[in-house]
Formats: sequence, C-alpha cells, structure tokens
Amino acid sequence: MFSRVAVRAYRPSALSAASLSSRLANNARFISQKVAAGSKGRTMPAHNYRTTAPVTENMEATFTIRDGPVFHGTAFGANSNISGEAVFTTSLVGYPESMTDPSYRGQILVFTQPLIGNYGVPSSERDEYNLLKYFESPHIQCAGVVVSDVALQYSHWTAVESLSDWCAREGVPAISGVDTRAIVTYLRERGSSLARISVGDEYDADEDESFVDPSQINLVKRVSTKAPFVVEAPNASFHIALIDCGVKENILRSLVSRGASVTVFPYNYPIHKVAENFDGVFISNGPGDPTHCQETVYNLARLMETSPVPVMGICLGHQLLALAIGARTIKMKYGNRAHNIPALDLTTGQCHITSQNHGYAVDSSTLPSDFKEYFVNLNDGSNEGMLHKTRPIFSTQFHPEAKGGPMDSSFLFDKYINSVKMFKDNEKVYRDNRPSRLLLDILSKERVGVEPSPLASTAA
Ligand SMILES: NC(=O)CC[C@H](N)C(=O)O
Repeated sequence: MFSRVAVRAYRPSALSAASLSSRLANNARFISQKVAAGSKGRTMPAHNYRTTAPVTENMEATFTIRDGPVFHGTAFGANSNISGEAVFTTSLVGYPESMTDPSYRGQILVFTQPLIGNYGVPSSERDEYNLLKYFESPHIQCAGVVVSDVALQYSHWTAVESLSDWCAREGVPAISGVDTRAIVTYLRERGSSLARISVGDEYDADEDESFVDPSQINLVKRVSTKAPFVVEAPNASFHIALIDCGVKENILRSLVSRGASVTVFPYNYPIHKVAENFDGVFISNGPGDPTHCQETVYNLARLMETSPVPVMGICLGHQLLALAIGARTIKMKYGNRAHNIPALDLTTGQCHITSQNHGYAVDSSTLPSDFKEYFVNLNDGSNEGMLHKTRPIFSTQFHPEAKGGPMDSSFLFDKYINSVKMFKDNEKVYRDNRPSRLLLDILSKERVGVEPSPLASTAA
C-alpha cells in the first residue's frame, strides 16, 4: 500500500473563514499586548535556548520514514534536520505537556489530532513548590513534531507564544501540511519506525543513510539530574527519595502537594544505601528501553531485598521495578500514547481512563509469584501495573499524574502516601526523616546539569 513516493501534501482550509481569522488575529494582538505589559506575572523566556534559526515563511520540509514513504509539507519551528523514532499520540490536547515530557526524548511526535497549536504555548511560570506550572520539564524533549495543520494564530489566557515560535526558540524542527492519517496508518501497520524531518531541500536517502536509533542509546542518562535536588513541601510529614529517570513535574507536585518533601536522585544513585533515611522510594517515568538502566535495576533489587520501605513506580519506573524482580519487558509494536486508555483494576473490577506514553511493556506472565498483575489494558490486554502480594510495593504502566489527561487514577498517589504513613506508624522507633534545614539549604532546588541535547540535529 505504501511506496517510497511523495504523498501529496494535505492542506486544510478550515481557518480561511474571514470572520474567524480576524477574531483570532484580535485575540493574538490582545495576548501579545498583555504579554508585553507583563500582566499576571507571566514571562517570556529570556533568550533563545538553542542556536538554530527559525524557518522562514512557507519553507518546505519533508518527513521521511526509513524504508517507507516520504511526506512533503511546510516547515515550522527550527530550521534544522533531525532524526529519531516516529511515534504517534492520539491525545486531543496537552501538546505543551507531552512535548516537554522527558519520556519523549529522541522521538518524533506525530499528532493524530489534526489542528495543533490553537491554544498557543504557556509560560515557564512556577508554582508554590517551584515546579513548572504548565510544562513537564524546562524544555521541549521530543526531537521533532509532525502535525496535519499548525495553528498560526492562537488564543488562550495562559499563552505567551505560538507553537512555531516555541519550537524555533528551542531548536526543534516541525512539519505541517502532511497527511497524518496516512503516517499513522503506516506506523500502526509496520510499527514505530525511524524517521527524519528535513527542512529545505528534500532529504536524500541515497546520500545519507544515518537514522539515529534512540533505542540504542541510554536516554535516561541524558534526562536524569546529575546531582540530587530537593522539592520541599511546606509542613512536610514525610520525606520521599525519588529516582529521576526523566521525572515529570506533576509527579513531583503529586507528592509534595500530599505533604511529602522529595529528594530527587540521579537514575543510577545507589538508593539502597540511603533508603533508611527516607519514608518511601519512588521511581519516575523516563525515555527509551528500560534494559539500558542496568544500574538502576540492580539498585532496586538490592533496595527490595534490604529495606521494607514503601515503593511506587510509574511507567519506566514500573518497567525497572519489574526487571528488578526478575520479570521481562518487551518492545510493543507501536506502543500506547493517548489520554483516554481504559485500564482495568484487577483488585476492584473498576475501569479507569488513563494517560499513557510508552513503547515498552512488562510481560505479566514473567512476574514472580510474590507479585500479581494490578491493572490490565482493556484495549490490547497489555500489562498496566503490578502489586506485591504482602508488601507496600506497586507500580503502574500508565500515568496517574496525568499531564495532560484524566485524573481518574490520581487516587494511586493517595494509596502510596497512605502506605508511607502506615509504614511510619508501624515502625518500632519513630524516625523523623524530614529533610533538615541544612540539607534544604545545600541541595539544589532544580534539576542539575540537564540540557536538552538533540540526538542528531544539523542546521539545515
Ligand atoms: N513514559 C515512560 O516512562 C515511558 C517508558 C519507556 N520509555 C517506554 O517507552 O515504554
């Protein structure tokens, strides 16, 4: 069905209605005036993070799937060429959250929602915990973006710039005007594939066969903090150690807003050696193949052998815990990336609509006998979580922090914090593990040494 030929560009015309466009133009003017006036304390980032130039108007771009079709469209964002693994998400909203989710590092994100960018991009304002209010990390993490139709004008009370300007400032190339239905049909039939976005002259495969394969790279090392940092909860009752494999801001927020201060450790920190100073251990989401993180897997296995501390993991954290107990992970054909995936709770029979973003899964038939499957995906039957039969250890493949996405499963953070509380209540000798003033003063308050490093980007 698909040959290596150019697929005709699909150029939607829905925005051409004069009244709509003038209304949007007014909105955009209003927003830019408000931004210029600095209203509500929202700020534009101070400078361009990366050095690549933005594309000029109507510049051509191509999206090339390795050994697959080529799609011609229009460039937006940065004037650079990138390659990575092409994956698709069926989420309708939440592009700022998805694009800044470190789990997307190395991937070219294809949106099935035809119009992307219509509510613009919010600011990097921080909340009362010093966490980013609207992003899941400080920078765009995906390598590139593919959309059917990019909204050049935007309107939303949180917006400070357009999707195109944001991508340009962050050095991320993007393409619009391509038939994303054909791309997704291809990826669904053939599976997630290596691909490139080339701006300007069409990418010529005969001249360059190099497609970066993110599955060969330890991406977690690139997104994990290089040194511990702390997120303080006012009047904290607990202190959690979080292993940062690419943690999303809302996971940290979900813990601190429930009264736990969080010290965030690099992905390979020997957590088992310090566990007794904490009331719980948490393993974050993150990019790439979980089998790259052998040090983390070893540390988690030692942790569960030597410490009774409550443990929770999300997504990559779930996969790493599974590897640590001797189970296996598999690469899925095209993964699950959406904000409306039904997961059945096997302990209650309730179905939760969940937010997901993963290309690997735990093979539940390999779980050891002291664990049981916790959730199962009602679309494809894949594993969605596991639970220790007697100890406070559980993990989910989906994202209970859900940014952006439905909040159905946020109760799992309550479950975790309750297990931390019970663990402390049952301790023979009470230990106040809350971070000391000294620790809070000397530790950084933000990720340390984490830069957005495109895997293979060249100025076009
Ligand atoms: N969101 C995540 O943590 C993703 C986990 C892993 N990188 C996967 O693709 O399966």
